[in-house]
Amino acid sequence: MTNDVRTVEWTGDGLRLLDQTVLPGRVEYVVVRDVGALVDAIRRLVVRGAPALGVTGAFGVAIAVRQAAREGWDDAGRDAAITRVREARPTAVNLAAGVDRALPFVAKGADAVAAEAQALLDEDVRGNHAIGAFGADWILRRSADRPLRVLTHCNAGALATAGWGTALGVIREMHDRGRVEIVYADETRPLLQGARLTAWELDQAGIPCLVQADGAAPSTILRGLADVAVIGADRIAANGDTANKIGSVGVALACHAAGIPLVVAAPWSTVDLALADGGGIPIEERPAGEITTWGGIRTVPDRVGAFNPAFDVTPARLVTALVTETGVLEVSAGVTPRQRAAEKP
Ligand SMILES: CSC[C@H]1O[C@H](OP(=O)(O)O)[C@H](O)[C@@H]1O
Repeated sequence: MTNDVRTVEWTGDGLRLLDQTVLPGRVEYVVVRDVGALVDAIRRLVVRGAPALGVTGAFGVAIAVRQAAREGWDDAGRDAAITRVREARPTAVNLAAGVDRALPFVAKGADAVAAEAQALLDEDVRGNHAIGAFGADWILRRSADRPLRVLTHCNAGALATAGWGTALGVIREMHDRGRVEIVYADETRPLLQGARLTAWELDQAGIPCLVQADGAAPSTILRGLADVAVIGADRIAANGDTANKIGSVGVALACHAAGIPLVVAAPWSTVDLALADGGGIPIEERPAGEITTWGGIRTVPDRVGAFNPAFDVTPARLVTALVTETGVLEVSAGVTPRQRAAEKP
């Protein structure tokens, strides 16, 4: 089902979003037709994942253009609404890039903007299949000739993209080639993108999966229970430093210590060549309540606060391979996005 689930779909006058906050228990969609509802959906992670946010941002410009016409906004009001979409979440560069890609079409009207957003959506799906093939080729060329044990963190699947997925796109391709024994999916606190979303996608696709506590990941790796880790990304700097869901750097450190590859799967739209290194990547800090409550019950003493960074940055020296839609960069061996920038579509 998730091979063709549509995370984001344009209805002609709004955006139909698969509501990821209620998965895996319920498959429900919401349709947003105004900027306020769209920004809320982005911030609540109804729609989430860097490439999916890029597509959503582009369609968000079409929503702003339609709402401006409907409500009689002037250009300044329309542009302010577009900025609200662009800035709804800070870390995934794709969101701003998706908005920026749609901006030149504003003068031609909402339909032209939506057509460009649809082109971005279609490119993302094609790119994810290419990432899957390049990533599976690279991993299988370097591995024993048997099904492999793969570890992944958070959700970088069809639900985080326009379809097929990036990290899960690699895993789907490996599975299609008969080369996945098991996938260890980190549950990924606090919002459980791994337990709720990755496990759902893999279950739907018939790919064997075990959910584990985030804290188990380094031990699983150091005990030799995983052959490779494959994760997504939200923003990659020119030197290959990579921002991804909080907990990713622990996976990377364990991979390095255990001598197994850490593979980052991401389209070039996630690469921010304007950033020399990861020091400039904005890290989203989310509400403390995501940490201090569980199912509506407070799990932390009333007087105690919480620290809730949603992302961390893995140094380039720990990124064995960055798999893009144009090929594989062996980053820790010194091949950086800056060096291969000419490949960026
Ligand atoms: C294919 S990008 C997926 C990427 O986005 C996730 O963040 P969030 O769920 O907060 O949008 C996570 O970092 C994934 O690796």
